[in-house]
Amino acid sequence: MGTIGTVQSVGTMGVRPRFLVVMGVSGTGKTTIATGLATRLGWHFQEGDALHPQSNVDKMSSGQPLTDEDRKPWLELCHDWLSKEVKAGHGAVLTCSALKRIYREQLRRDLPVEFIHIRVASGTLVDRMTHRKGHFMPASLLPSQLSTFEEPGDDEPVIHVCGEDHPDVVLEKLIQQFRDEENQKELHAAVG
Ligand SMILES: Nc1ncnc2c1ncn2[C@@H]1O[C@H](COP(=O)(O)OP(=O)(O)OP(=O)(O)O)[C@@H](O)[C@H]1O
Ligand SMILES: O=C(O)[C@H](O)[C@@H](O)[C@H](O)[C@H](O)CO
Repeated sequence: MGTIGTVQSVGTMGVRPRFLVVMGVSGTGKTTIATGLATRLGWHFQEGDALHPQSNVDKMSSGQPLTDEDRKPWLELCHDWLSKEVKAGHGAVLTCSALKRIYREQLRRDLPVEFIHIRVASGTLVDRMTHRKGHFMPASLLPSQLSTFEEPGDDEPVIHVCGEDHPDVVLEKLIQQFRDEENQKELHAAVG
């Protein structure tokens, strides 16, 4: 499992270690999907929200959106975590809104990081955010999350998933896609 020297072996459930950022605006289900992936694949997990400086959490809790400057040191901590995981060679999953292209570039700088983008209709998000309890993020910040969000381009390493589906369905599809990619690579290697 994990790495043998510098060669990555096929790990849990026939899936090679990958370094994933589960991204999307608030309430899309990042924590739900990322913890599900980490549990099923035996990969390391980090909640990106736990890396925010307290000043950022206080700001969001009081209903104010973060600025680029607020996010910069937080994204660097996220990058540091990913960098450590890549060195360790173990599969890893981080949750991070990663709303703008420049943020995603900061996160994957010099690293083989891929993004899982969860798409959810805004009406569903309002419903989820107004009904969940014990979270610092107010539903009133959803419009700024949506207006700040930049859809990942085709040139970015991203897999889009439908966050309206049941989490088990999303997880099954993702793991199947990872397996299919492994099989394709093996086939290409065998054919030469
Ligand atoms: N696929 C889903 N179907 C239905 N409900 C879901 C789904 N995914 C998550 N939820 C619910 O939506 C709410 C938000 O989910 P979650 O906390 O995983 O999102 P998040 O993107 O990590 O949010 P935030 O960024 O605000 O922390 C939770 O109450 C969760 O149980
Ligand atoms: O970049 C941001 O504005 C933040 O990361 C937010 O997205 C929240 O931390 C997260 O979604 C919790 O609700």
